[in-house]
Amino acid sequence: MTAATPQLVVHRDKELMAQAAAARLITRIVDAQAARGTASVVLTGGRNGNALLAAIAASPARDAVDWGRLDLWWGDERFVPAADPDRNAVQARAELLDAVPLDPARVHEMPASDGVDGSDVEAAAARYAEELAKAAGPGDRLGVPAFDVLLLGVGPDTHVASLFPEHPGVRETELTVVGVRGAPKPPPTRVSLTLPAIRAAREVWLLAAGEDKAGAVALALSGPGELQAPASGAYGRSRTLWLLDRAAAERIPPQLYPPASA
Ligand SMILES: O=C(O)[C@H](O)[C@@H](O)[C@H](O)[C@H](O)COP(=O)(O)O
Repeated sequence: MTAATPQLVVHRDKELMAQAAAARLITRIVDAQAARGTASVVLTGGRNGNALLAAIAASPARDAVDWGRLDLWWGDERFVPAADPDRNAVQARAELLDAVPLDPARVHEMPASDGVDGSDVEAAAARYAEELAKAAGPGDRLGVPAFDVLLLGVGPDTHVASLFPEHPGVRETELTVVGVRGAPKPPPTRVSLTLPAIRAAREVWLLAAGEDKAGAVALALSGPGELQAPASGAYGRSRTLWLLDRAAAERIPPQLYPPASA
């Protein structure tokens, strides 16, 4: 089994999945801080990512994290004004970030459409790529830090971040961040990490819950290729974890589950 081989963890329902993922993430951050002093996590938008943040906010164990020594990044962002409630960062602040003592200099939000680049989403993407490159160490691949954990919600069409099936962003091999236009999920204009940037993470955790995700999960795990199923191209350097509820796991081919025992 390689690091790219997904490990599947199936929970009873989406509430338990969010709580277990929150416990797992708190532990991972605490371990990384114990080992290296700091930790870095890439957040995702979407309901499951938000539920995970809310579960951390509700957990007494959240006080075990040294929030001032945590770097936060985003895997994608809806390219709307900074205060727009549609922004992944605005939602993340409401669910958790406003409630914990983060160091603002370590909270790396993606640019908004009313920022210095105005509506130029490619310039905004390039600006975020520069910010990542500044944070990357000499040994880090591609000018992207080796994130401890990178979270991704999986869409019903197998998209991750704002990389949609057959769209230009999913074909990107050079850039670490792209501007996305014409996204099938609203809003149409977005900023997204690319698959090579995602794969610089130590651990990639994909989240999917609900029966409307069952087809996407089964498809992505059956290996049609990342152009057709972007989620299948999202894996980490040391671990790739799919955190699911039973409904989302329902259609996984039996030979793929449980892969850990294979
Ligand atoms: O902008 C967004 O919404 C996301 O970044 C997107 O990639 C999301 O994570 C998936 O669509 C899953 O969303 P749900 O968890 O809501 O199904």
